[in-house]
Amino acid sequence: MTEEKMRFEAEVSRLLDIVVHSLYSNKDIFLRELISNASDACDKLRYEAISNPDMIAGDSEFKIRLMTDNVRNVLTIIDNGIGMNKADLVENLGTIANSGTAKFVEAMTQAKDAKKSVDLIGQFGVGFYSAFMVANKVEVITKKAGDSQAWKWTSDGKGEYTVAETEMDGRGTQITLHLNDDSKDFTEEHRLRHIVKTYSDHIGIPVVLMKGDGDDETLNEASALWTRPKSEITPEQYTEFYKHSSHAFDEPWKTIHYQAEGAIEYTGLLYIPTMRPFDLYDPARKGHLKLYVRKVFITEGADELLPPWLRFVSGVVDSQDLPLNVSREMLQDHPLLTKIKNGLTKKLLSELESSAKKDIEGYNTFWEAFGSVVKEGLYEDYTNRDRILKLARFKSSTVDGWTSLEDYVSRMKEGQKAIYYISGEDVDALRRSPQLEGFDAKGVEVLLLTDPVDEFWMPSVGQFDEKDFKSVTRGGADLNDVKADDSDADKKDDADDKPVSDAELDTLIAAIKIALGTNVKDVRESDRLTSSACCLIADESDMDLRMERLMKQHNRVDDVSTRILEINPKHSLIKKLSDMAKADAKAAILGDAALLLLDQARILEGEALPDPVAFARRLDLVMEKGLGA
Ligand SMILES: Nc1ncnc2c1ncn2[C@@H]1O[C@H](COP(=O)(O)OP(=O)(O)OP(=O)(O)O)[C@@H](O)[C@H]1O
Repeated sequence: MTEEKMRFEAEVSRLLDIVVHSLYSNKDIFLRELISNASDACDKLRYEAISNPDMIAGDSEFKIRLMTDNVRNVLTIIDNGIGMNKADLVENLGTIANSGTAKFVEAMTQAKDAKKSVDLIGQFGVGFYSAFMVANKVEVITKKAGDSQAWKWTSDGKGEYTVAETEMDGRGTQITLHLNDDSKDFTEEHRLRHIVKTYSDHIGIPVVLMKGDGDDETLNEASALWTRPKSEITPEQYTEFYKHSSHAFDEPWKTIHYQAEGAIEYTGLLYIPTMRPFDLYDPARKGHLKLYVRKVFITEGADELLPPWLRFVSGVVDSQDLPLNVSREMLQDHPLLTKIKNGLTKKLLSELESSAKKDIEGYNTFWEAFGSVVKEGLYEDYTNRDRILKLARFKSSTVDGWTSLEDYVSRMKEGQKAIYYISGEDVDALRRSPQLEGFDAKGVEVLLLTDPVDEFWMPSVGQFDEKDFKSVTRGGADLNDVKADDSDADKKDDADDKPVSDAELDTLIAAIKIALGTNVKDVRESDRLTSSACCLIADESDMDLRMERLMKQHNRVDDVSTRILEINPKHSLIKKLSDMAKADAKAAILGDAALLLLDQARILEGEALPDPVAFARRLDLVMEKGLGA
């Protein structure tokens, strides 16, 4: 028998080193991982056998068996699942295939201290390789369903493994663990019974403890968890199933277990996580919900099952009505599946709606994690747009935490016609935007949008409750129509606050326009500024200022439009400039001041200056004059 020696991929060696040397206190999880792999292998074969029943002929009862030998200190886990051929072995047990595990190695490399590493192992679970927590040698004997050749994989977890041809009755995988000195008690029956009950009770396949006397004992419930009555399932079992089926390590925020009856029948066991799955922002936008047909696993993460904006939902849907021989390809456009998808979406929407009312804090935390993904539904899921819009939460200029649009509307001022918003990269910077000053002064609330997805849905949604969304960086501010509260800052102007007269302002504006030329689209008096001298806005017909910039960053527009410069006639600098313009509209300093005002507005906007050298020169000049005066 020829034996081939191979080296683990560098990442695996690193992982094994961590696993073997960690003093992780909960070693029990190795069994959970191996049983979970065995159960996945049975699920895979069950699916293959739908179109090719010969694959399981003569051995159609799936089973996971545990065999112990407390003389040789050996524990063996045997399944009659799909098995592996040589290429599978090298691919699966020589590299890190699972992206969660890859992330784990990355996190471990960063976590230098031992305590952190231990916590991380507990959270992630490291799949097959966790066997090396308890074993100093692992042998895998496996035969792929339909093949005649079996293979043996052996390793002591120290950088190398061997693969050789071997003999095996039937198909499947046997994993033999030669237990290390600290782990000998994993041959004890009561220990195994306890571990299987704790971690693997929900597995739909029997986990059987083989006893010498032939009186074998099934250790788990062995019925798929979702098929059991809710009253018989403990919260711990629900959580364990979530972790198993979603490869997750957080606690689910919501567990929704229900039976849809009527025109279509299916069972849903849906989980909404508390933490974002690793791949939430992957371009593939793949989901995690598994589809079963009468307890047979069909596929995972199909778009046909849940819309991408709900891709963070995991769990299981088991249909009574779909044909068992439905292939993954046939799922597309299957009318029954479309109905299930609509049913699931409605169910999740109503769960979210009720949580948003009853558990405000929990809902806000959910929104913090998943809001940016849910908002994708605003432009992709026209049917549910209004419900999603009501579920959406926003940061705003006048309230702390999150607010809904309904609450925003209830706080709108007399005369306020639109729902105002401003978009940018972070809430704090947005709060300081000059464009907000006039709104703040009148107590008018402005939504602060910071998710890139906002640039997509905002233009396509346009309205809520018949009120237009309007950017405060665009067009006229319409603040004159809004009635100020008594308490608001917009009281009668005192002497100092008196604006420049209209005629004087016109002269100044004309002088600035000449100085700025085509650098601006227009120069206007502002009613949105109170303390800043100037700001930039976009024309009514142009895109929102910040959205346009974001789109430019993402190469979605070639160039940004020319802006409008607004000046604040109550500002002392503008008053001084106006006096100057009145005396000599052609004074050279006016031209420099106009260009400085424009650059200042650009800086406030977070935009790059087209000519920083000229800016510095002008600033020097003006400062020198100021200091000399
Ligand atoms: N008992 C088994 N039968 C068939 N294939 C197996 C078995 N155990 C492991 N494998 C194969 O080896 C791969 C790697 O297993 P491993 O446990 O490391 O990762 P995983 O199962 O993909 O992820 P995780 O364990 O984190 O859920 C599996 O994806 C599977 O293809």
